[in-house]
Amino acid sequence: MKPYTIDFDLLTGICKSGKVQPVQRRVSQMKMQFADPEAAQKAIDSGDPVLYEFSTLLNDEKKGTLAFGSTIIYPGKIGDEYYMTKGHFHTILDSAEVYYCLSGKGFMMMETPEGDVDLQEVHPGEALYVPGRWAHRSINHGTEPFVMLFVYPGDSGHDYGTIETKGYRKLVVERDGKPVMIDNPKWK
Ligand SMILES: O=P(O)(O)OC[C@H]1O[C@H](O)[C@H](O)[C@@H](O)[C@@H]1O
Ligand SMILES: [Fe+2]
Repeated sequence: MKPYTIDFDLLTGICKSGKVQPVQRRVSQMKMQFADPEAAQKAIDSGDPVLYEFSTLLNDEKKGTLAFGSTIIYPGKIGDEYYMTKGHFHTILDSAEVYYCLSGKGFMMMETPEGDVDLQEVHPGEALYVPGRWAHRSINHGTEPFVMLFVYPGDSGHDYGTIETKGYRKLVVERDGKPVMIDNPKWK
C-alpha cells in the first residue's frame, strides 16, 4: 500500500475531493434505538431525515492499519431525544478510538460491558480518547452539525448487535431546554 493524503473540510468534515463517499443513516435505520418509536415513525413518515453521515477510509482492515474519517451528526430531536449515532462496541473489544471535534458540540456516551457509564462533552479543538472496552455513541445536543474526525485500529470491527438488543444503559434527553442523562427505561 502507498501513502496518501486526503482532504477534510475543517468545519463541515466533508471530503470535497470525493476520495471517500459518505454513508448516511436515517431514522428508519434505527427506529428501535430511540426511546419513543412513535416519534421516530412520525419523523420517518415526514421524510425520514438523515441523522448522521460518516466517511471512513477503511484501508486494509488488517492488524497494524488505521481506519480514519469524519462523522457529522445533524442537529435535531426524535421526541425529546437528540439525534445520535447507533453506537457500537468494537468487535476486538480492547480496540481504542480517538475523536477530534472540528465544529459544533455534543456528547460521547460510553459504557463498558461491566456497566461503567461515562458521558463526555466535546467542543471544537478538543480530542477525546475512547479506551478499549467502551461502547461509544455520539449525540448532538446543539443547534449546529456536530463534526468530528476519528481514528481507530483497522482490524477493530463494529459490534452493533449488543447495543441493538440491550440498548444503552443511559439516554440523553432534553428537559426544560437542557440536556440531561436519564436511565434507559428499555434497557435489558
Ligand atoms: O457506526 P455508528 O455507530 O453508526 O457510527 C458511525 C461512525 O461513527 C464514528 O465516527 C466511528 O468512528 C465510525 O467507525 C462509525 O462507523
Ligand atoms: Fe468505534
